[in-house]
Amino acid sequence: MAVFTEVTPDQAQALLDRLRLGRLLSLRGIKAGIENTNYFVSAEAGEFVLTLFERLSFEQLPFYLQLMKHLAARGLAVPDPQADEQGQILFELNGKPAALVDKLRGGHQLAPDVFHCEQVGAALARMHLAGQDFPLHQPNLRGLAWWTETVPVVLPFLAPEQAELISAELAFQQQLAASQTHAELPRGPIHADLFRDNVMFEGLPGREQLSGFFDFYFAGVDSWLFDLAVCLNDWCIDLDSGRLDETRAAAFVAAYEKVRPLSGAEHRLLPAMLRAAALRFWISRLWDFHLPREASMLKPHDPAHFERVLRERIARPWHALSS
Ligand SMILES: Nc1ncnc2c1ncn2[C@@H]1O[C@H](COP(=O)(O)OP(=O)(O)OP(=O)(O)O)[C@@H](O)[C@H]1O
Ligand SMILES: N[C@@H](CCO)C(=O)O
Repeated sequence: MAVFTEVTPDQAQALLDRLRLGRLLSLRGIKAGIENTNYFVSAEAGEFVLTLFERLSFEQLPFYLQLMKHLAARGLAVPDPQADEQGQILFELNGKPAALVDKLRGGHQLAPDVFHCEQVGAALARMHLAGQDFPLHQPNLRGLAWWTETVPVVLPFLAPEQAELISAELAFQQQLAASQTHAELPRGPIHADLFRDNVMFEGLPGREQLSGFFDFYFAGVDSWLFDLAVCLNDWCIDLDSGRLDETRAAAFVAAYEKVRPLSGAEHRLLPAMLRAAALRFWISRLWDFHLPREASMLKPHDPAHFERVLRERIARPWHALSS
């Protein structure tokens, strides 16, 4: 259940009035999701999603919401935050920060094939290019600094061989981050969590078209290659073994490169970045699993999945060019 804070029809109507979106036709709580309160809002002016942010603060939100507005203005299929007459896009409802964004059409593609991967690869590259002139800056809050501070916190919950693996991988990534090749990686705003459940497709089975992507609340400025690695580790793997499906991965990278070719440094670091992306989600899943902050709000994902993915990426480094 993902309605932690109730919103009444009168409250929703007051927001619609402020945004000049006409009469409220229906208000429906969304069950999915574990972070925020979400409602589908049907209004005379269209279909929207109302989000009440349960953890993010008024200070943190402008980066995410303005990034979505920036990308939507450049033609990317991301939810556009609705603005009032003063241009404000962040509001307060029941004491929580709130925003109303466009509802994307379609549904998730949880068993993607080459065709879906190509579309996500191209969309990711378009997003990276469109974000280049985004003026706000926020680091990736789930980047190396967070891994370094969180690994010691989760270590006591791990078996000796897991503790050894996570510590060795963290040391490897710290060393990599200090290298000259890493400094050469192109950077900008990244989504950082573009998993299968954050992308929508619509259309007939076998011919689905990407209709948009959402959930920018882990976005931050980091290397574009890291974003690509996060995607490859979710869109292009066998979910049981964690093994990379090289056909899908090659198609994903080729579609990305049609829009933005990778540099030499990016090609060289891709195998290491696939490990970094696996480490990132292994740590966050361990953290959610062993140290739930508000237990009632969390249904943690399985950490063992990303431990398998990391072991796979170490055992079988994958270079996009090798095929
Ligand atoms: N802009 C949107 N357009 C269409 N559907 C949306 C939109 N935003 C959210 N949804 C729907 O609401 C569901 C929950 O949203 P989301 O996944 O962002 O939840 P959350 O609690 O905010 O975050 P998390 O995914 O981290 O749990 C999504 O699975 C999707 O079906
Ligand atoms: N995509 C993350 C959850 C955060 O939205 C995971 O699978 O661990």
